Amino acid sequence: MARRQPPAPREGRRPLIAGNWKMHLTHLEAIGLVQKLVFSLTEKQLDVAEVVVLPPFTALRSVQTLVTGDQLAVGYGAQDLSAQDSGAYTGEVSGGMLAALACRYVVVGHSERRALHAEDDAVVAGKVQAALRHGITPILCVGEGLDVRRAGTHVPHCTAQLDAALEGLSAEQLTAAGEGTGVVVAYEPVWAIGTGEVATPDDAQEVCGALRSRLAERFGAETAGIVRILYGGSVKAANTAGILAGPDVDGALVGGASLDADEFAQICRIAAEGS
Ligand SMILES: O=C[C@H](O)COP(=O)(O)O
Repeated sequence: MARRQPPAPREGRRPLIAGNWKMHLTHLEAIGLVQKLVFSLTEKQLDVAEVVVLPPFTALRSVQTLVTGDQLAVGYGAQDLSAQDSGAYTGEVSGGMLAALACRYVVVGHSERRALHAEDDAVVAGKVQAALRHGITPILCVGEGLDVRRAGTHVPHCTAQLDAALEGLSAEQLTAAGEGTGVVVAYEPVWAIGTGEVATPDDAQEVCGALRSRLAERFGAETAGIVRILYGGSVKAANTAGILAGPDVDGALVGGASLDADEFAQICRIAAEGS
């Protein structure tokens, strides 16, 4: 499938829909899902919206073989990486290993990693830098828990996570690594992940807008205008149009709904066509 130059919506930011499969699907099931997804979408839809799948490590080689062999117009990446490049780190996977599989993206700082694997801001920052060292675009997740949301401090909470994760980076690193944008940011309110409780479009826009403003303060308006900011948390076809209507919401990081090819394809269609 030929790739054309993407159009320039939202000040040049191409919509990105990334499906985080979490710990689901074998490598064989992964192939079936990617095939069904791609053949449910038109070439034009796949040009307008960037569609990415994020399978478990064990399915990456199979997805790579399928995508490159059939020249499918979807990207793929991993759900985590080590902050280290090699060594005695049992169970870890390095950025170099992911780069060898031509991964374009890697999720960093997902709330499930922060909560279940005690990843603090320093670890997350190390992983962002490891991804960039290997030419892989980190999808940096930030987001508040229910207690923070109820206290009304979600904006400073998320901007502080952003600041910590991007510590020491230059504006060029945010926009120039790998293919396309250097860093993607994903706002994922923890209370909306896997709960069916989606943030309202205004909730999503409020925090995505604040994150972009913070990027502008730290790295300049031009850089902030290039970085894509996604929303994640119970995104489904039924709520996609509303969520993506926010001017600072450039796409979605989709969990559960990305495991259903028809549902995920519909989310991608809405991102590509706006309805
Ligand atoms: O990475 C994806 C998010 O955790 C959202 O998951 P969800 O769509 O199942 O709520």
